[in-house]
Amino acid sequence: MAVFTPVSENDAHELLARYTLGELVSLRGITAGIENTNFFLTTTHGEYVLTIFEVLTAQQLPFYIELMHHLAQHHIPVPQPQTLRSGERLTALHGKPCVIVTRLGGGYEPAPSPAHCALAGATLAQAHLAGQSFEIKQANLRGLPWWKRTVPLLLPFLSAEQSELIQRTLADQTRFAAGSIYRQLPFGPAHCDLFRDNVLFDGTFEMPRMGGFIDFYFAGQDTWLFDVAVSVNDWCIEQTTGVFDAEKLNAWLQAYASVRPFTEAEQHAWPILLQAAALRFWVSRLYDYFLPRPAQTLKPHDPRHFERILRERYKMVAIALP
Ligand SMILES: Nc1ncnc2c1ncn2[C@@H]1O[C@H](COP(=O)(O)OP(=O)(O)O)[C@@H](O)[C@H]1O
Ligand SMILES: N[C@@H](CCOP(=O)(O)O)C(=O)O
Repeated sequence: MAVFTPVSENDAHELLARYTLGELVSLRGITAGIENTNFFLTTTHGEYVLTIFEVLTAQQLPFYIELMHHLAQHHIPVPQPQTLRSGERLTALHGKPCVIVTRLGGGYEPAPSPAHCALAGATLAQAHLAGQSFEIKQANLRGLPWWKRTVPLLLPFLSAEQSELIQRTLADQTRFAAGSIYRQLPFGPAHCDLFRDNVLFDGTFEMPRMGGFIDFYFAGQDTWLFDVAVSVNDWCIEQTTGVFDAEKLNAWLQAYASVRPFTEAEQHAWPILLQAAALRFWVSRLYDYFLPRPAQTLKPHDPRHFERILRERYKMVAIALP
């Protein structure tokens, strides 16, 4: 259950009066998700999603909201934030920042085929290219500085073996981020959480069509290859072992490269960025598991999944991009 902030019909009427989106027809809480409070909002003009931000601040939010707006303007399938009568796209409800975005069609695919992987890969490459002209800068708030701050808080909860692995990986990432290959990697706005539950598909399982990308609230400036690594670590694996499924991985990476070919520096960086992407979610899942937010009502995701993936990625030293 992810409705942390209740919204009454009166609240919704009052909120809609700030927009030109017609009259309220219905408002329904969305149970998926762990970060924000989300509602499906139907008005006489159409279908929208109302998101109330529980953690992110009004200072951090313009990056995400304007990035979605920018990508939508460049025909990338993402929710379009709606503009208030005041000209802004961010407002507040019960003292918390909120936004209304268009509701995308389709649903997420828990067991994606190579065709789903190819659609996701090609669309991510298009989003990266379209993001190049986006002017607001904000770092990935779950990047290396956050890992460095967070890992020491987790050590008391870890076994000796886990401590060794997490500290070794952090040291490897710190060294890599200070080196010349890292500086040559193309970067820009990146989604940074493009798991399969953040991509919606239309069509049939056999002939899927891209519905769009959602949940941009972990996005930030990062290397594009980190974004690819985060994605394939979720989309293209054997779920129980974390081992890559070669067919899905090829489909994903080929489709991405057909839009935005990988560079030589990216070839060199690929194994270590796969480790970075695994570390990122091992750390956040450990943090949510051992140090949960007071308001969080959901069962945290299993941290061991990303520990397994990280161990697997350390075995893959000679893996090539297309
Ligand atoms: N713009 C949208 N269009 C359609 N469905 C959406 C949209 N935004 C969110 N959803 C639905 O709401 C669910 C939770 O949203 P999400 O952004 O992942 O929440 P959280 O940030 O709390 O994890 C998604 O799984 C999806 O079903
Ligand atoms: N993808 C992350 C969790 C991020 O939460 P979300 O519900 O906002 O997508 C993970 O699997 O650890």
